Amino acid sequence: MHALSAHLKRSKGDFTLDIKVDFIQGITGVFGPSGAGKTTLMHLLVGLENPDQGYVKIEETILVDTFKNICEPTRNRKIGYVFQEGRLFPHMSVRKNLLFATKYIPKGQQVIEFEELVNLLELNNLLEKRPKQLSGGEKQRVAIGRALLSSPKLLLMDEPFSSLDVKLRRQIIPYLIKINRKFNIPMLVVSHDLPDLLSLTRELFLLKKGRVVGHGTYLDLLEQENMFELMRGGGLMNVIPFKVEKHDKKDGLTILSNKSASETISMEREMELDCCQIGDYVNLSLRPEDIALSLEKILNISIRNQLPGTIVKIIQQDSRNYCLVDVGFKLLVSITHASLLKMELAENKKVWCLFKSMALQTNF
Ligand SMILES: Nc1ncnc2c1ncn2[C@@H]1O[C@H](COP(=O)(O)OP(=O)(O)OP(=O)(O)O)[C@@H](O)[C@H]1O
Repeated sequence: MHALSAHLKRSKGDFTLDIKVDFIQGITGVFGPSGAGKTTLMHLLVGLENPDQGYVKIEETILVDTFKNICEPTRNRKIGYVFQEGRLFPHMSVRKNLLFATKYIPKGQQVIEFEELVNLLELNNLLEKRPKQLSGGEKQRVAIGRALLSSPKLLLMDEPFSSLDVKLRRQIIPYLIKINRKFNIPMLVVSHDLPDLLSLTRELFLLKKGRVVGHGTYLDLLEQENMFELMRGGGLMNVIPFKVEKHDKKDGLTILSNKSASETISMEREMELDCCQIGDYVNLSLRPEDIALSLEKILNISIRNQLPGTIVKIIQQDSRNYCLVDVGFKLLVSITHASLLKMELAENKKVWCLFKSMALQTNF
């Protein structure tokens, strides 16, 4: 059963949106450049705009069907919506902002209890504060909490990171993952920043000029040339799942493994992160520009990570060239045209991917 199933058409001036989306559980990203129709899609789903034609179904409940003249008002849709800038009521305390969301929920139908949510999002010390006394990340946490207290069947988030700096982004991401796992609420997250989205999910819808032009996992989409061009505009990134094996105190390194890779990987141990305990699984990001290719393993070099692999695809875009290398998992590597020619790189050629321990970054 699909968590969400929708096909919506809407024209505004020169812009026409014609989008079909359906997905099951988990977190799904919606990526597209400015003006692609991301916010319009969110508004149509939540009921802030009405389609010219189409339907919206959550599980088996029809919320909108223009052919049957069905159009449930926003408050009956059971869709939580977190706006770009949070949008809390400025004259109310955090507690009142949160409780406002429960207003339309009949007694006994509350899926998430107030206390449980406050603990999960660590809002205890903020309850009596007003929104203007909160940081950007705290406001965003309250906005997410308020959306969840409305007991939604689907949570929509429109650029939830856009007003947050890198540190605050890293704080919010684990909360979102925790919520998704604990309450099993499917989420649709919109962003024009690909690395942000990839830290939450690899399941993407790609939007362009009011249409879905791609749907699938990030790596599958990367292999399609027209998708690659679109995603490049949002910032390409490798996001790799690792298991934390051990901390090497003497060398200041954390040793990681990936079940498909032949070698362990070392990362500079930047901090005592909760998510970096031995046995934990972490997603780490690695910029395509921070990986070098070599035709053999290089001894006596300060670059610690050297992974053997095979080039599965070469992507040439304008003056930029990329190799997709299978090292057990797939790595996207940026390379100059001169190196491509000099090293005679081609699909199926064996190479080594080299990157420094410092190049691996924790997403959260
Ligand atoms: N009221 C309106 N009248 C006419 N055109 C509109 C109106 N509102 C939005 N548009 C157009 O609809 C298109 C989609 O806008 P939308 O805000 O959904 O895009 P977006 O992908 O969310 O962009 P961004 O990332 O910049 O927020 C844009 O081309 C915009 O100019």
